[in-house]
Amino acid sequence: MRGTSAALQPPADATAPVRHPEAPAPGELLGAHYGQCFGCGGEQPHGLHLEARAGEGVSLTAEFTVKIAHQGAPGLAHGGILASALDEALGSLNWLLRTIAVTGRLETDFVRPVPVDAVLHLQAEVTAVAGRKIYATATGRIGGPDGPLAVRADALFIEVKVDHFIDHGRQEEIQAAMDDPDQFRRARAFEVNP
Ligand SMILES: CCCCCCCCCC(=O)SCCNC(=O)CCNC(=O)[C@H](O)C(C)(C)COP(=O)(O)OP(=O)(O)OC[C@H]1O[C@@H](n2cnc3c(N)ncnc32)[C@H](O)[C@@H]1OP(=O)(O)O
Repeated sequence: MRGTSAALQPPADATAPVRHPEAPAPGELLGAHYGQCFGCGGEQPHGLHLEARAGEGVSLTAEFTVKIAHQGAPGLAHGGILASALDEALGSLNWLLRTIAVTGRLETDFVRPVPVDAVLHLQAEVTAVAGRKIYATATGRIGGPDGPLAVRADALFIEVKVDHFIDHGRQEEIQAAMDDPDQFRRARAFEVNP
C-alpha cells in the first residue's frame, strides 16, 4: 500500500528542477554539510554517517549502514532512524539546487524490516519546484542498489532564508558554525552558496 497526501502533489504550474551549474559532478561525494549533523556529520558517534553522491540531474545516491545504536526491535533498525536517513538524503538534494530549504512534510512507507549491519542504499531525486516548494522522492533498498525495496518517502521542502537558522538555532552552535575559519565549511553548515 502506498499513501501520499494531496500536499505532496505538485501543482499544475510546478516546473522541473534545475541543477545548479556549480553542483558537484555526477559521482562526486557531497561530503557532510555540518560535522554535528545527525544524518551526515562525522562528529556524531551514533549518527547515521550517511554518504551521498551526486547523480544525474537533481538526484543522488547514498548509503547508510545500520548500527547497533540504531535499533528499535532487537536486531532491526528503528523506523524513526530509517525516516531520518530518508530525510537526510532528500535534504541533501537541496545542495544540488543551491537552495536553502527545510523539510516541511515527510511521508514514509516502511515496506520491509531492515536488520542491523544492513546497508540501506538510498536513491533520491527532486521531482518538481513551485515557488518556495520543492517536491522530492526517495527509496531505500537492501542487499544492493537494485535489491528489494525496504523504505520509500515523498517529501515537501520549503525554501527559507539563512535567518531561519540564525533566528531559531541555539546561539552556541550558530556562533560556532559562523566562527568557523573555513569559508566553505561555514557556508555548507547553512547550505549557503560559498
Ligand atoms: C542546512 C540545511 C540542512 C540540509 C540537510 C538536512 C537534511 C534534513 C532536513 C531537515 O530535517 S530540516 C529540519 C526539520 N524541519 C524543520 O525544522 C522545519 C520546521 N518548520 C518550519 O520552520 C516552518 O513550518 C516552514 C519553514 C517549513 C514553513 O513556514 P513558513 O512560514 O516559511 O511558510 P508558510 O507557512 O507560509 O508556508 C509556505 C507554503 O508552504 C506550505 N507548507 C508549509 N509547511 C507545510 C507542511 N508541513 N505541509 C504542507 N505544506 C506546507 C504552506 O501551505 C504554504 O503553501 P502556499 O504558498 O501554497 O500557501
